[in-house]
Amino acid sequence: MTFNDRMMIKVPASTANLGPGFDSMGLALDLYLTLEIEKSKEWYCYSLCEELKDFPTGKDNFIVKVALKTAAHYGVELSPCKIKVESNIPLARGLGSSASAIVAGIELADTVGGLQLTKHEKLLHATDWEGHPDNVGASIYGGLVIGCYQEKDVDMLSFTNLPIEVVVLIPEEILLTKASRDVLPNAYTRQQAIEASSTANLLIAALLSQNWELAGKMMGKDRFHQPYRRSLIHGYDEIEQTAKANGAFGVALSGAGPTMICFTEKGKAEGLVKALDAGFPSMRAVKLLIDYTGSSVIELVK
Ligand SMILES: Nc1ncnc2c1ncn2[C@@H]1O[C@H](COP(=O)(O)OP(=O)(O)O)[C@@H](O)[C@H]1O
Ligand SMILES: N[C@@H](CCOP(=O)(O)O)C(=O)O
Repeated sequence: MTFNDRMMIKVPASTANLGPGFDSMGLALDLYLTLEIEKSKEWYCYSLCEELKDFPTGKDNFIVKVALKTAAHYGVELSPCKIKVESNIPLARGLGSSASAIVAGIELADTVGGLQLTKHEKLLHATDWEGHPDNVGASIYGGLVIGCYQEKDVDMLSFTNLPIEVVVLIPEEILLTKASRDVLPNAYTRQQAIEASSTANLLIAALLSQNWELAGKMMGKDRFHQPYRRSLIHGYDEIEQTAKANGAFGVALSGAGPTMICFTEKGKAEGLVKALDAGFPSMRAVKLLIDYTGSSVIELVK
């Protein structure tokens, strides 16, 4: 889309891994980062949201930096914009806020710079920034995504119409993704690699064939990251038990945590929210919908 006077960029949140799909699987969720953009004499990126209002407002703003660098890659210098940022994606909770910001920056470069990038090109730039394609892929394509990033090449498939419901349990405290990656091993034995990858493979097959019991089993059998991260998460075992006892077929860490994500069959999410609210009053239990649209650019009336 070419840039007119006022545009809006809308990017969904995401949950990554779904248990064993470490750095590969993602699911887009209906929390959104939005940018309202208009041309201006200088860069001014601001927010009235409590969590975002203290971020830099000029060219050193993260979203603007991503946009400028993406445009520069194509030899394009972006004309400055005034950008109002709004978001209901909590920061550093494992719901892909940094990935949404990266995707927003790439969409900004594409729209303002007239780059006409394909989704795959956006995915490649976003994955280079984030280091893994799971969150950014979900935010770009929407739905369930499965990706592979090797030697600066990325491939991804996305799937729609997943007849499940999603409940997240979001704690107050933050956990930066970097800190949560630092507890992971640098290497796995062959036996660990076989167990970890076979679990992830079977999770995908189970989800796509709607075998929820098996999908839930595989979500809990991850060998890549959850065994190392669960000690960072307050109440991990109790949350898993309560969720399973109240309708969840699968429970996993959302991304790098600390949010926990639960999947239920249709019609069971409300009951699960009530049970989690009652059991974990210091956290926020929320039913979310799967976003099947991915990032979008909307023209606003002048
Ligand atoms: N809208 C935004 N603008 C600028 N920086 C952001 C924005 N959203 C997220 N970030 C950056 O990303 C960090 C959180 O990223 P990360 O630790 O990967 O957690 P997550 O992606 O799970 O929310 C924030 O502390 C902030 O530095
Ligand atoms: N695969 C990554 C996903 C990080 O997601 P985030 O939402 O916590 O940033 C990981 O597990 O580290």
